[in-house]
Amino acid sequence: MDHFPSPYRLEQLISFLRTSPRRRSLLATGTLAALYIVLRHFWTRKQTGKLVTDLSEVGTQFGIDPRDEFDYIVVGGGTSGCALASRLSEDTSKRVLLLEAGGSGRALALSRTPSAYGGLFMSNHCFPLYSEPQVFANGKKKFWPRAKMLGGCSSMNASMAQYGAPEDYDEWGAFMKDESWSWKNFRRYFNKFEKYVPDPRYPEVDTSVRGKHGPIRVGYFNFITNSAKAFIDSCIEIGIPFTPDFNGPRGTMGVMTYVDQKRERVSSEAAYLTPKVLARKNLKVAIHAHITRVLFDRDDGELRAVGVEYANTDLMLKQKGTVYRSRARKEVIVSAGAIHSPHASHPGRIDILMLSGIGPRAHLEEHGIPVLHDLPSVGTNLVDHPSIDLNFKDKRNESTRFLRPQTFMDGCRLMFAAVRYRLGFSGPLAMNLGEAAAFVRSDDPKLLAGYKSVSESVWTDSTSSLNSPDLELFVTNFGFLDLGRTWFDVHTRALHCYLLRPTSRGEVRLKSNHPFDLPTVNPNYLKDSNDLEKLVRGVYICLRIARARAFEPYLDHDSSRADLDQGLIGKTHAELVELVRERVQTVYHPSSTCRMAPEGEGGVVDARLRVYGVKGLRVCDASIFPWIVSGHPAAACFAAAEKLAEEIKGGM
Ligand SMILES: Cc1cc2nc3c(=O)[nH]c(=O)nc-3n(C[C@H](O)[C@H](O)[C@H](O)COP(=O)(O)OP(=O)(O)OC[C@H]3O[C@@H](n4cnc5c(N)ncnc54)[C@H](O)[C@@H]3O)c2cc1C
Repeated sequence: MDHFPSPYRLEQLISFLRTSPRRRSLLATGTLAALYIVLRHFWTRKQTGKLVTDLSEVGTQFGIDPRDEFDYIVVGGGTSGCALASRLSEDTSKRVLLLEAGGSGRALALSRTPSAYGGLFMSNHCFPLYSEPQVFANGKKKFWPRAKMLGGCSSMNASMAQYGAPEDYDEWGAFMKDESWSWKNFRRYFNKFEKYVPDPRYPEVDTSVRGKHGPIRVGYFNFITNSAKAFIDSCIEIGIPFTPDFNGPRGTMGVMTYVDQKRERVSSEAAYLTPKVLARKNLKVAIHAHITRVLFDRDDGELRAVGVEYANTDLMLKQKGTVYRSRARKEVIVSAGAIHSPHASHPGRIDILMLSGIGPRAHLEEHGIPVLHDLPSVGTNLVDHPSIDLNFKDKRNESTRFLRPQTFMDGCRLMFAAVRYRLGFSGPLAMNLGEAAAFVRSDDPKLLAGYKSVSESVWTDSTSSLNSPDLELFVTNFGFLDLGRTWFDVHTRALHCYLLRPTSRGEVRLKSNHPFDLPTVNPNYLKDSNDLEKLVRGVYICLRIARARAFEPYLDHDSSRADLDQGLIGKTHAELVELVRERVQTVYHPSSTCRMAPEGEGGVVDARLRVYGVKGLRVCDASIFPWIVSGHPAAACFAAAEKLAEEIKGGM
């Protein structure tokens, strides 16, 4: 096991090397070599190669012949889309086209390096979304980054492989009256995508229930910070049991370090679009290909999806782009994520369901869009995991703050870490920035000892069972504000809590039918006062963890910094309520906007993910979740894609 803070020995090493001319020249040579290694790491572009068609180059040598017909067209090469296209094209008798609005995630060092994903948030590889002002959260707009690249959000996420509580899926199965979604059956697809890498530090894990041959490598971090270890010990101290495996049949409750991919990110693109898969003659993958709309025909009076229209948006913006059309003989499968599947995205005319004329009649008519099929629930039911960050002064000044260098020494530390990562794939760059977490219930009396609520506060159970959590608590080895866009100028450590089963619902809506308008996204954070109360309890539990003995050597509760949170301990319920309203933000897990549900109960797709009332059109991504999972959603996206691919191949 690796421990921080080796980069902090760097200062002593550098001072020592400066003490004689020979050592100084050694230092200079070492620095140049390190620089070379770091630059190579960041400049080497692992291209997916000419096997992928870049729409910017269509018309030159790699065009998609517009007369081409495909059996299946997958819209959106994200987490679910890459998995689907890869599995569907295993049947060599079927032609598959995968269209992705962004470029390759594998080509980006910021994506490949597990700790660097925050650097993508404000880049061209991200849709720069903001929520509507949050009426129940002090009227603030919230930043909502969504990935725009092959691999989708799996190319930019925190790599936390926790699959949700088994009972979450039992709830899906019961709701749909379809046992294929309940855990005892659906878990097969989690095993199918997973290649579990056993770790001698966790011999208790029952490997017989874990996947062995899937494309997604799942394992434990080889680098664990002191913050993570102190967090685990503090959780145990206040009564949260240690669990060796969040994804075993006993469920998710407890505390541990994350089961995760090792060292280098395993995105959906990296795992499912390997060079061997891309070499398949029956699979075509096009990047920088924005879907502008789904094309429909009438088949015996019924609406049928028959293809898609797409363009290279960058060229379209310069008004010299061509619009392409590809026909789907069998199906169009929309996998553009919980925001873009129901709606439209920026920058460019990206008309998926609503702008294609499928959605709530009154809303479409309001924007002058011809209604092809009135489906009131498209874009509704938006739900996200809301989160709160708490930042504390780091007593030992050994946080990983240098990942966003502010001083010359920080720069040296980053370079040292980059060299170490590059050479051995270890160290702080190989971690996901939040290596330990705890899953708990907000009604656990042990954890709420001493908690003083106010009489009007409400709490109703929104979990899928008494064995399922509604709060996740986790630690990061540095503090930040505003989703990491602002870092502190002192060493900090942070605790975070988020609500796993919120009951507030929002929506994705058209701002206008103008091709270059962003959609409006409104998660309605804290609309239901239950959500507010549960987050306040989460903050309270985090504060207890912060005061536990195991954290004592690491957190400075006597700091005088007004922008840090040592002063929260002892605050009243009303003060914590105000804190939650002020700080609540996304933890990047929107779902349920094309909900799988009976049509009369807010459904957009049925249990086979077919859009109600339209033939040849399915949706497969986080937008279909009937309820948000009480964990991390990427795994459910992989599993749903595996399931759908198998069913389509089996003729369902
Ligand atoms: C910063 C961050 C951290 C996260 N951390 C974790 C974590 O640790 N663990 C976890 O399990 N989950 C995590 N998540 C959430 C998880 O990654 C997502 O829920 C999941 O990846 C969503 O998958 P999807 O298939 O629904 O959509 P996405 O992966 O978002 O894929 C949608 C794809 O469609 C493309 N697209 C959109 N519109 C169009 C169009 N018009 N034409 C063509 N293509 C289009 C997009 O570019 C994108 O590639 C995180 C997410 C983020 C953003």
